[in-house]
Amino acid sequence: MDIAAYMTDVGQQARAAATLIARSTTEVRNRALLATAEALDAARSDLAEANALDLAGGRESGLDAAMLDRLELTPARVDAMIEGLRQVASLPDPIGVITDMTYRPSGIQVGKMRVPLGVIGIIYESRPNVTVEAASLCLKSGNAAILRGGSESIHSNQAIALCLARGLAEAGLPETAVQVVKTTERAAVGELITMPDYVDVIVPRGGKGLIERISRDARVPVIKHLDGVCHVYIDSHADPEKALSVAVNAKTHRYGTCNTMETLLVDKEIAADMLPLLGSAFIEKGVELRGCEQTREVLTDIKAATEADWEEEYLAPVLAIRVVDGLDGAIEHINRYSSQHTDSIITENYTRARRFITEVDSSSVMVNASTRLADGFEYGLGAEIGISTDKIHARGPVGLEGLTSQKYVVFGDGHIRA
Ligand SMILES: NC(=O)C1=CN([C@@H]2O[C@H](COP(=O)(O)OP(=O)(O)OC[C@H]3O[C@@H](n4cnc5c(N)ncnc54)[C@H](OP(=O)(O)O)[C@@H]3O)[C@@H](O)[C@H]2O)C=CC1
Ligand SMILES: N[C@@H](CCC(=O)OP(=O)(O)O)C(=O)O
Repeated sequence: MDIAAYMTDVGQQARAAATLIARSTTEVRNRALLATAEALDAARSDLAEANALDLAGGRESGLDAAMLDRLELTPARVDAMIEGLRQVASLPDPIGVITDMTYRPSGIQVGKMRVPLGVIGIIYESRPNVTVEAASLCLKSGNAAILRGGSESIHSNQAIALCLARGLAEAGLPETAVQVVKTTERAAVGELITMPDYVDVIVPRGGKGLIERISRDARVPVIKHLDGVCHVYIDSHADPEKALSVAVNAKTHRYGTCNTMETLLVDKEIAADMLPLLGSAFIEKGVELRGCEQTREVLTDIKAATEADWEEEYLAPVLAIRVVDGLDGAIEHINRYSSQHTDSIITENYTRARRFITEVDSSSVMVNASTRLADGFEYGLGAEIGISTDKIHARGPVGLEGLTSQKYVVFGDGHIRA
């Protein structure tokens, strides 16, 4: 395959489709979403077959349990994709909404109209349900999408692409409004991120290697969705029961997600009391613990953490634990090692909670809540493209609004500038 020619074709088709999608009505876009839901429901056995191929390939190439879990399309996950499409269809359409209208002294009225971004290129991990979520949010927000999922999920993604094409066709929209890249060659990523004529924004969801390449090579604006080195800090004013339950959930609810806690920080004032409780809870769940020197004075059997552990996103049943010198120590550690994704404090002390949320510079800062809750659905956005670790344009879980921009609209009646 001539990758450059293929991607140019994909880009040109997406640009042409973006114009049609942007001016389609809410009803037509919702019809496409609901028809895609029906197409997925009808294609369950094809999806299962395609996914079995991917899973077999994944096992052969030695994917770990967390990666295989992401890759798998169980019947329940297909149900969730269908339900997700219906939910996105039921969300209010952000496009065309005019806000902030004001009369200016000159007599003109000035306001802002919400508009699509255009063509959105998304590069993401081998998690096929993301194909549906990303497509549905792009479509609902009037954008065309070029989707490049992880290579391990190619068969599942192509099976999903057929359902998306059916849904779009049923609503009379161009099938090229959502294109799932047909090749796993990384050269296609290189093309996608250097086509400013055809692509308006790139959303890379992934780890450090992906981001390094995007930061080096992209010639299209980027909204980064990076790794999650997320922290829970247990303050000396924490309720021990809440602390235990939040810490266990943040680590063990799902190991492979970007909002999973990777480092637990414990205030030195309560370390002797809390660490044994935490230690037994994690060991019972099969989590390998790596601790700082002070942690190992209490949990004597665990491995020593090294400097590299504070920067590590394990995506696995491994947890680093560090005893810190109160809130100052916690904030210092987090602002040094966190990937600015999601960090949480457990405390009953209002003043400390306020300081934590003010001074920790991450896309979500939480009080007495599990980092696993950093999620578009949980935040009420309906779904999410991912969690932006960028500060410009969109930060944190990105839903419909993050895929739009605003333009000024001005109403005059023959007004001229004096
Ligand atoms: N903030 C967020 O919303 C999210 C963040 N993540 C993060 O993603 C990571 C885990 O996913 P994982 O699958 O390991 O991520 P990877 O970064 O390995 O892969 C993600 C995607 O990027 C592609 N890719 C990776 N490196 C390159 C490169 N150098 N050039 C071109 N394409 C590349 C992969 O393609 P290929 O298949 O060819 O490897 C895949 O499509 C974790 O760090 C996790 O936190 C995950 C989901 C959401
Ligand atoms: N929103 C997700 C987390 C973000 C995400 O997609 O993470 P990942 O499993 O790394 O692809 C969730 O809470 O399941």
